[in-house]
This record gives sequence, C-alpha cells and structure tokens, in this order.
Amino acid sequence: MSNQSDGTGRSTLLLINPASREGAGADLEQGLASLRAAGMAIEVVESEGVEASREAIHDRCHDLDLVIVAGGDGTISSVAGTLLECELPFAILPLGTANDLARSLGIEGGLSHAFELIKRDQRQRIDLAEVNGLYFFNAANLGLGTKVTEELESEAKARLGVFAYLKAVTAALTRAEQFRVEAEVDGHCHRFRSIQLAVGNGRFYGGGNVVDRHARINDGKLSLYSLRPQRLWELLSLAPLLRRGEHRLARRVFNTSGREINIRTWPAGMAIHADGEPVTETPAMFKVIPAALEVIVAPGAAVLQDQESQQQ
Ligand SMILES: Nc1ncnc2c1ncn2[C@@H]1O[C@H](COP(=O)(O)OP(=O)(O)OP(=O)(O)O)[C@@H](O)[C@H]1O
Repeated sequence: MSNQSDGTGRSTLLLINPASREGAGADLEQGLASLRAAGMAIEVVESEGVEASREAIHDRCHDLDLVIVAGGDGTISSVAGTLLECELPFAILPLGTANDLARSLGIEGGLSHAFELIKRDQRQRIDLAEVNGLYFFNAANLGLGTKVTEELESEAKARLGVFAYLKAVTAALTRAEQFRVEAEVDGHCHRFRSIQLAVGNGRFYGGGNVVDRHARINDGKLSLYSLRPQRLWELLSLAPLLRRGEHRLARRVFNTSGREINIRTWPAGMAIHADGEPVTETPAMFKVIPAALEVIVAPGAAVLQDQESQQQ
C-alpha cells in the first residue's frame, strides 16, 4: 500500500528502472528528501520489468495522484498505457540514455533541476502516439534507423562508445535498402520510394535529433518524413538538416503531417522501432491521441506549443 501523509489517502509512486542507463547508480536520496519536506508522500518501487511496472501502477490506481518515472524513454513508454487507463499524471526523472521525452518537455539540466520541477508542479497535457495499438511518445521509424540500432546492438556499445556508433552507422549505410511505401495520411494517399521513414509525435528522437522543427508534443498531430533513395554523399550532406529537423528544406525528403497515418511497404513485414525499441512491423497504423496525458513540464518551455496557438 502507498504511504499516506495527509489523510487524503492519495500519494506519489516513484518508479525506478535500474536497467536504464543511470538507473542503478543514481543518488535520489537528497531529491526525495526535498520532495518529502515539501509535503509529498512518496513510495519508491524499483521495477523488475515492464509487467511489474504496469502492475505497480495499476494496483495503486485509485490511491495515487502522481507517478514519477525514473528511467529513460523506454521505461516511460512501457507504462504509457497504464497511465492513460488510470488517468494518472506523471513526472520524469531522466535517467536514460536518450531522454528525448524529457527534452521535448524542456526537462534538461540534471536531476536536481528535475526534482525542482516536480516541486513546482506545472502540468500540461501532451499527445500520445500509437502504432498498431502500441503507445510511444517520441518517434517510430523503419528502414535505415532500425538497421543502425540493430548494428549497434551487435557492437559492444558500452566498450566502444562513439566508435561503435560510427561503425554501426557505416555498416547500416552499406545495407541501406530501398523500399516502396504507400502512406495514407488523413485520407490522402502518397506513394514513394524510401530508405528511411519516421513518424514523430514529440519534438526529439534518437538522442536529440529533431523530428521536425515545427513539431511539438502537444500540437495534436504526427509528423512524417521519408528519405528518398540517394547516394551516400547526399545522405551525409543531409545529416545536419536531419539533426535540426530542417529537412523540409531538402528536396530528397518527403514531409507531411496528420492525425492518422497508414503505412504499407513493399516488401511487407519491415521492422518498426518506437522510442528505441523494436515494437511491430509493417503494415502499420499510426494515430495520435491528442492531450492524452498530463505531465509535469518546465515552466515556459519553448519546446511546447502554447495554449493560444493550439486553438488556432
Ligand atoms: N518499466 C520497465 N521496467 C524495467 N525494465 C524496463 C522497463 N521498461 C523498459 N525496460 C527495459 O530497460 C531497458 C532500459 O530502459 P530505458 O529504455 O528506459 O533506458 P535507456 O535505454 O538507458 O534510455 P533511453 O530509452 O532514453 O535511450 C529497456 O531497453 C528495456 O529493456
């Protein structure tokens, strides 16, 4: 049962994933003490796996008024459905490798800043994305991006660091195969050839790459980009634009956005990774659930769309 401090019977669950990059070694004691000193009743649970995390939240559904997820993007996505079902707001202690959702919410600047934000408790509703019924926050991709991840897995990334990454990218580029795509975006059909296709909900993915420089995690839509088949040097020259989300400026990129995107590929059965994890394969049905979840954000974060422009 959860801790109860104020007689309301509601409290906060702090869920830590020790498997996230900084999850095992993080020193949360001081931050926790400051939250408790501010009057929060917090129960700490170390996750033993995805199912255990979901159960931990589900079992306390009616006793909680906030879940703090301490982990990376994979951890947060793993409990998105449960948070949605329980209609629970959440906060993030970014302990992962990429931490792209935290970035999309303006939560940067280390753990002590993240604890400060929880104390300030400024909340905002954000969109959640779905691919074939599975939730994600940041981006899903198929093609080249998934090959890089696969190559990386097979390299000793902790041992080789940035060299492993470069080696993985080079290996993936040499394997970059083109595929045909039919994308139905809010009823409009587009057909093209691609080597890499991404559908983003948030602003950042893959460790700080920008999905589209206009994308916000509370804009009620998904952004799609696809790289047309091109030579290696062309692809390399695109890299800085891709990093900043400015690929609308490039001719060799197809861009669009919408609320519902159906993707068919030839060949079929292509692997789809979402928020860094392999989750499903084509054909794929993407949807956005606007304003699905409430989350603690950095006040005035420029990465979030303000309420006024959302109503336009
Ligand atoms: N709720 C969970 N509890 C325990 N383990 C989880 C949970 N969710 C995911 N995992 C496992 O833990 C691994 C690491 O978690 P996570 O993805 O959050 O951290 P990361 O990879 O370091 O960060 P990021 O996803 O931000 O790059 C995942 O790849 C997955 O295998």
